[in-house]
Amino acid sequence: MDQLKPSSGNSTPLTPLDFLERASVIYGDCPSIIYNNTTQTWSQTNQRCLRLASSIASLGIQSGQVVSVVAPNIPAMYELHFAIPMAGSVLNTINLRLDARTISVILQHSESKLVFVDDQSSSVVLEALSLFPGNFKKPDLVLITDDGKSLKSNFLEFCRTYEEMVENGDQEFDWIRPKSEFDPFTLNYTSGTTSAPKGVVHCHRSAYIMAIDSLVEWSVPKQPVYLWTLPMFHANGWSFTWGMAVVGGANVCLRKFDANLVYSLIDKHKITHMCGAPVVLNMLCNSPDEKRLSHPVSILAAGAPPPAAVLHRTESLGFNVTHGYGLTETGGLSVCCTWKQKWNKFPASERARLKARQGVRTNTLVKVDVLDSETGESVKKDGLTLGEIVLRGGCVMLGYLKDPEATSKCLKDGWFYTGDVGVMHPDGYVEIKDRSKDVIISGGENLSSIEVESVLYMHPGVIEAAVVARPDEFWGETPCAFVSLKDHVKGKVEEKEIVEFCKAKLPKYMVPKTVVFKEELPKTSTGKIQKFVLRDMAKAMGASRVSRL
Ligand SMILES: Nc1ncnc2c1ncn2[C@@H]1O[C@H](COP(=O)(O)OP(=O)(O)OP(=O)(O)O)[C@@H](O)[C@H]1O
Repeated sequence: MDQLKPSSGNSTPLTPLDFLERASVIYGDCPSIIYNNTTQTWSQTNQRCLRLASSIASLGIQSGQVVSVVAPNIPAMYELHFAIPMAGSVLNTINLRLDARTISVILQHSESKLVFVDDQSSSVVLEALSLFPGNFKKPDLVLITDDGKSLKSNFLEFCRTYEEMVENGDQEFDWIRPKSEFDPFTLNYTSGTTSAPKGVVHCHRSAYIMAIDSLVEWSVPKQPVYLWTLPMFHANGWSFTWGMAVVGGANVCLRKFDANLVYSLIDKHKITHMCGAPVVLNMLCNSPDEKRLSHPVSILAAGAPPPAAVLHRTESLGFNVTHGYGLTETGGLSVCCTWKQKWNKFPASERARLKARQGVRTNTLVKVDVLDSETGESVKKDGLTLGEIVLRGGCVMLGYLKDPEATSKCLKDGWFYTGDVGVMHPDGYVEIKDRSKDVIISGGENLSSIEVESVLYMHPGVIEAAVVARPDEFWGETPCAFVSLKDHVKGKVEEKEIVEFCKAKLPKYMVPKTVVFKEELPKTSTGKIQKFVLRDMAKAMGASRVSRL
């Protein structure tokens, strides 16, 4: 046995880039990308990616250097998920809704050498470059346009167009394989929901594991029709960018989420699968075009806690919801509320309550646990005792770029510390109760803002709700609810009604003591409610004086 060692025949580094050529063999004449009135096949996508990769490599960018993309979910964004790493570069997709200052910080921090820019983002990127210090070398720019036309005089800062790079490239290009499967593959900056964005680096191996694992967990069959409602810049579309090549799916691209458009694309292309943060589910449920689907659509919801009431409403429209949990640091879905057949016989509200739990580890995650913050021991499996959720497995990032301190803070003792506070249920399913920064401490009692929100979402007039701490002279903090209402009840539902509604469903100390109505709640570009903004608003109201709960 001891003589049997890895050899070149059995130890090629794992990389998701190998999925593409295989897809072109099996699904060569099947649709790979559908956008407006154009359709590409897997054979064309493979050729275009090879050409692009050869053009990128010919620019003299060294292996391991960063190449960025600022683009929505258009075909170029999809192709660059393969082409950039095939040229040996590290793929950095940038959230296109960021402001010029943040984009500038990201481009400088990553020392990006080349940026592919959608023409609708050209002014923000040019402004970002204008903020570079004089001595800092700026990256070259490539312009992406929907019509593939050549540069006009107002795009002088761009060295070439995307389509020129495809046309001038070599489709026989021998793409650059990683030397090790641990070589850096992607760089994604976190959403910045709780702090300044951090540069998460994943290797080829973790992206490979994540792509395959997510398909298995979500039971994605061969040749699905996948609608890109989840931004590809958000953790590389939770790795379904590469995953769709594994199963030869048709990637239906769209520039911007719009509920009406989504409903019409579902009908037109017979969409089978889509992903989104709970805000997407909420928009589908509150759209004027909301209707029962003519065929079932599987939707994977993750990124923020989906209130049970929203899950229930979405399923009643004919969507089949799977609930998963993950972080940019795990490249996508790492824990999933894996459904059991026996739960199907429960009433809908009970099914939604079970589904709102984050769940169990996916197959390639080695372990998930909830640890007591003081002792570091596993908490009781009672669904009540709070602790920090920790993960271990091959999908966990290599670390944060140029930030050893933040890396060692969350990667230690054989765990990745998520910063999420949760409980372990007796059946081994994990449930998030809050992000550690969002926990409200009222009279020394830890209070889960998510639990209060889930009750607010049950109110028939509520579209969105978020609960944060408001300082209180007596209790330290009390829950303060920010709520947006459906049009037909605006001005009719008052604070008292919301408070009474919560009183009937929550222990007294959890009932919001303040309710603020807002037209819309502030969100990050990935659709998460910005609780730090609401917390600042609650603080600015001054301390409440609730003497008795
Ligand atoms: N299913 C889910 N239920 C509850 N929360 C979730 C779920 N999925 C993801 N999250 C939340 O999203 C977080 C991961 O989000 P992401 O990596 O996009 O960046 P961010 O954490 O929002 O940004 P930042 O780290 O800068 O604050 C998790 O830590 C968790 O708090």
